Amino acid sequence: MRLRLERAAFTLDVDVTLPRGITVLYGPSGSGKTTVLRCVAGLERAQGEVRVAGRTWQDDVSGEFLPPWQRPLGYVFQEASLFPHLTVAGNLRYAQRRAGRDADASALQRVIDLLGISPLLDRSTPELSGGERQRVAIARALTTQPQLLLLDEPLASLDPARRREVLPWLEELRDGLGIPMLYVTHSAEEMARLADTVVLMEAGRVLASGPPAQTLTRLDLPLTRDEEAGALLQGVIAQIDTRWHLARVDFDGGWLWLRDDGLQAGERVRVRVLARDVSIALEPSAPGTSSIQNVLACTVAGLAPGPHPSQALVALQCGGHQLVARITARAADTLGLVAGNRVFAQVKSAGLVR
Ligand SMILES: Nc1ncnc2c1ncn2[C@@H]1O[C@H](COP(=O)(O)OP(=O)(O)OP(=O)(O)O)[C@@H](O)[C@H]1O
Repeated sequence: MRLRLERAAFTLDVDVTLPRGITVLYGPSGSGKTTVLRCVAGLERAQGEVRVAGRTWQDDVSGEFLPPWQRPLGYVFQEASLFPHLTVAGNLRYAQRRAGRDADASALQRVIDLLGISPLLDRSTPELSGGERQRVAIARALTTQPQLLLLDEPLASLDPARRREVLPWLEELRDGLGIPMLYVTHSAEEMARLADTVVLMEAGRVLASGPPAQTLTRLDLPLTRDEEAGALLQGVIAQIDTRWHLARVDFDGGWLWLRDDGLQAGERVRVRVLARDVSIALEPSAPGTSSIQNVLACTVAGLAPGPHPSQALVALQCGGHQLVARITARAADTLGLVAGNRVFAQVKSAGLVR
């Protein structure tokens, strides 16, 4: 899609192709994320071109512009506005009828199963928890069998516990549903967990886009300056240490021991390693002399100033993966770090995101 929209103090100018899976629009407040969704939905008229699943929704050259109600999309907002006088099932049926869909029971059942809401069908909607409401809102958006799902901070109104409850369902959707999703969030954790592609926005423009594992570690982007900046590694659970409740994740570049919360050997996982949890040594410590469990042989790929003048960011290549370490600028100077150095990254802690 190509979109250009001029407002008094803001110009949106984006040109992106959305692959399957979840594309996360990420960027500071006011960078235009919601405006992109509104333009794609036809709620605002930008100049440009929008094509989804081989169909043209907007094309300035031919003058085509499908009105919002003719665009086969689902839209999920921060706050779910469900009808309070209808049950969950009533809300879903209403949405399906309103979209002019025949009562396709099997399609409806699939959505109900994907979001695990069968036990909620007879409940009245004011009784639902925040997390349950959002799952129902997502199911409602899917009942119309959309070609594209737009989600605007769907978890932002939930507390962390409810957010963690809904996230696995979004992962199920990503993996089980063939439709592209455009997902707006401010949360680095949601992005790391859900994104197949990250589109980083700033002041109405796309600063960068690509797979999160590569995009999150680019020192030339503001992402690595966030407090929560970190890398994503994709690996497989290779071993479980039942005595110490640890699981070993092997990835192209080494392995990491993580807390075991019921993982299975062979499971594919995403692991998030925050820059602030990585330190650098020129030599590995002698066995039995350090509490650090995870040490990875790396090559320094680049250095950049950190978010505070006392800090430096170091990009590290570890096999096929990239890591970032946030260390003091003084330490970087003392160690004489330059691109190409072979070093050891000590990972204090790594969190499983899936
Ligand atoms: N209806 C409107 N009329 C005029 N300007 C608007 C309108 N809605 C938003 N804006 C402006 O457009 C810009 C982009 O807003 P937008 O809501 O798309 O940003 P965002 O990245 O989604 O922000 P947030 O993360 O805070 O939701 C902002 O400068 C905003 O003030």
